[in-house]
Amino acid sequence: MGNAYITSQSTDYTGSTPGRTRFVQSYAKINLTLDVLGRRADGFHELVTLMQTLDIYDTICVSEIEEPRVEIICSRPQLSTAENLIVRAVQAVRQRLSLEHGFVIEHQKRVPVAAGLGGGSSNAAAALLLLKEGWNLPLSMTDLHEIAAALGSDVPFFLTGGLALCEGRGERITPLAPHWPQAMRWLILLKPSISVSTALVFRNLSPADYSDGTNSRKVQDALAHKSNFQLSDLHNSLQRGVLECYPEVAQARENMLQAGAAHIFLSGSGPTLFAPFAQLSNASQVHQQLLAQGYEVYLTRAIYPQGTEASFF
Ligand SMILES: C[C@@](CO)(OP(=O)(O)O)[C@H](O)COP(=O)(O)OP(=O)(O)OC[C@H]1O[C@@H](n2ccc(N)nc2=O)[C@H](O)[C@@H]1O
Ligand SMILES: Nc1ncnc2c1ncn2[C@@H]1O[C@H](COP(=O)(O)OP(=O)(O)O)[C@@H](O)[C@H]1O
Repeated sequence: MGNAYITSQSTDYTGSTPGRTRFVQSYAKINLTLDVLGRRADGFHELVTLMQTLDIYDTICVSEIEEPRVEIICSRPQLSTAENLIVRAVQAVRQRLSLEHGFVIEHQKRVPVAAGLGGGSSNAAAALLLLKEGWNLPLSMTDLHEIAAALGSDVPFFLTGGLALCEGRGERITPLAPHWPQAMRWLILLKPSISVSTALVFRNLSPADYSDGTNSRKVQDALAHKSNFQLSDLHNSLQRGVLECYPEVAQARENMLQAGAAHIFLSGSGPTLFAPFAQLSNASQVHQQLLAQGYEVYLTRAIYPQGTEASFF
């Protein structure tokens, strides 16, 4: 299946209603490259972006109940609401299939929120896959894709995860072979302690930030042919504006450079920055230094939720 590892058990939730319970892991992503081609008539921006899932994940547990309602308990209480994208995904499925029974969701949040790591989008996609497979619901992948795209531009990517080229609003997905450069075997992620609005970051773009997509396609080609991969080819059209508008992000970038990271990039609309490393020893030193400075930092790697392993070059 896609961006998810599902496990199951029978349970008696709250001791009253026996029903099925399923767990799923929901992975974060980075944008290796992100080219903004221009603004569309519908207000969204046309993108070409290479996305990759990472070994940082939330755990979601869904239990069926007889009552016709959807309830969520999140480890971050501010996400225990009907606005949580998991609830919105589950409600979309209930409405589409006219399901009478409901669900109780437990959501252990680990992926940083509003970080450019796609946490909420990943949660929504994982919930859709979990319902389809765990409850054998009559939903095709085309149905799931349609529901996913209505929930958010990034959600369709997470139905397959791994490495993919995403175009249009982000919802046109081309999964790519899991080829990965040795130079990026390890990744350091630093999440500055500010929130960034994706909509505002797009609004602050200037036409000079637009590109024709060449950066993403060049990297896609290098990965496909396992050749000519240059870290300096990674590019994010949103980075200039974020570094200019948010001094905390620019400062964090400086501190990552000082700590020994040679290449640093913004993921999505930020504020998370990532730095690739070939060797764990180097990544680990930088990780420790940034932790000592009080930053929220993660040492992680690319992951393929379908269980495949990358072939490194
Ligand atoms: C920037 C990216 C890059 O992967 O990720 P994040 O930084 O959010 O993780 C995505 O395009 C975000 O996808 P997602 O978070 O699903 O965005 P949506 O909910 O669809 O849109 C939020 C807002 O971002 C702007 N937006 C989003 C996507 C797009 N192609 N053009 C846009 O202009 C719009 O202003 C929209 O109202
Ligand atoms: N399940 C969820 N996880 C994270 N954020 C969520 C979720 N559901 C709704 N949101 C809202 O979506 C917004 C974007 O969060 P997130 O998906 O983490 O952003 P990003 O894609 O930038 O990493 C947040 O402001 C948050 O309130």
